[in-house]
Amino acid sequence: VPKKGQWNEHIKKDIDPLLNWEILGEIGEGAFGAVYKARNKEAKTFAALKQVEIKNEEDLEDFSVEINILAECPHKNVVGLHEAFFYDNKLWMFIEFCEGGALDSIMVDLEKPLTEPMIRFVAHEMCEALAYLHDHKVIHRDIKAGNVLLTLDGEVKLADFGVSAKNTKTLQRRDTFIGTPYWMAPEVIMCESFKDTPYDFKADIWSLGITLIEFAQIEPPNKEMHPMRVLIKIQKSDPPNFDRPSRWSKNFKDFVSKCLVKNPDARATAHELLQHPFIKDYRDKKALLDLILEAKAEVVEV
Ligand SMILES: COc1ccc(Nc2ncnc(-c3cccnc3Nc3cc(NC(=O)c4cccc(C(F)(F)F)c4)ccc3C)n2)cc1
Repeated sequence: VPKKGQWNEHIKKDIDPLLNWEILGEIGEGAFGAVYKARNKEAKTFAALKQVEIKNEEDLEDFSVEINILAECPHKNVVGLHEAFFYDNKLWMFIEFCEGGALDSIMVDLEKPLTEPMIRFVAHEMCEALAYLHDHKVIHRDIKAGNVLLTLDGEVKLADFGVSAKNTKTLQRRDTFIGTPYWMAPEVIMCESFKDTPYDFKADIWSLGITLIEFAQIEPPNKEMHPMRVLIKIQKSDPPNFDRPSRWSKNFKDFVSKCLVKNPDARATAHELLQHPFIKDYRDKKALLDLILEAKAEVVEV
């Protein structure tokens, strides 16, 4: 498929991936399409494997962007790329496996939201990831609990299962013309032109604020509403708030209010948020470790 010159140095060509990887089984009952758990035969490390049929140049272009982001932006709070292959007309992506799974599934499985200490730690780790990605001109565009993965030792890793998280300007998701609206910033809904301003990375900060409310209440605000109505509501209404504000600390509510500012220019950056008292120097992952063990135990019982 690819012409000689168009090659991506991060993708190994014409090598059979199953020489050094073995496929163990499917992840999440194919909720994400064809994604498998794989193990490296030598290193005994685990990976999440996504195989994608590459039909044409444009497909390869799209996935090369994703591979470039992962290969060129290694960070402790972003999922790591083990290896990528182009073999048998498929792109094979082996991503470091995060045993704990995604935070939305953990809250649904345990039928409970995160506590404030857990949210403080996860918010800190997500701001580190966003500060790094934004410094590298990468905009995530689909920040939500479902794209936050946990490892068994309580590490927080930002992922993007919506595919084609690109550092280009289009809000392109593989199967829909728009990502999930509940987490979407008002300016992203408002106008096409916003996407080409220097502030388009600020959309991730709004989504971070919505995601922290999601951590606190299991669901984002307006989840019960029809997606199209939500688009209108986000644009017209004041920023959303907690269902029961009295349950949360002043610092937590102030942090979220700095994310949920409708004017992107006035909205905080990830670097500014890292200095906020809610998360500054917060390193205590104890509460999160307990949650992961509880979630793992719960899965075993089932
Ligand atoms: C249902 O139970 C589980 C249990 C464990 C896991 N753990 C896990 N660990 C690592 N990856 C995955 C995963 C699950 C489903 C789909 N894809 C997954 N990882 C993955 C991510 C990507 N790409 C990104 O995450 C990505 C793409 C673009 C940008 C970015 C970012 F901006 F964050 F850097 C991230 C590519 C290929 C794969 C296989 N899943 C998931 C579900």
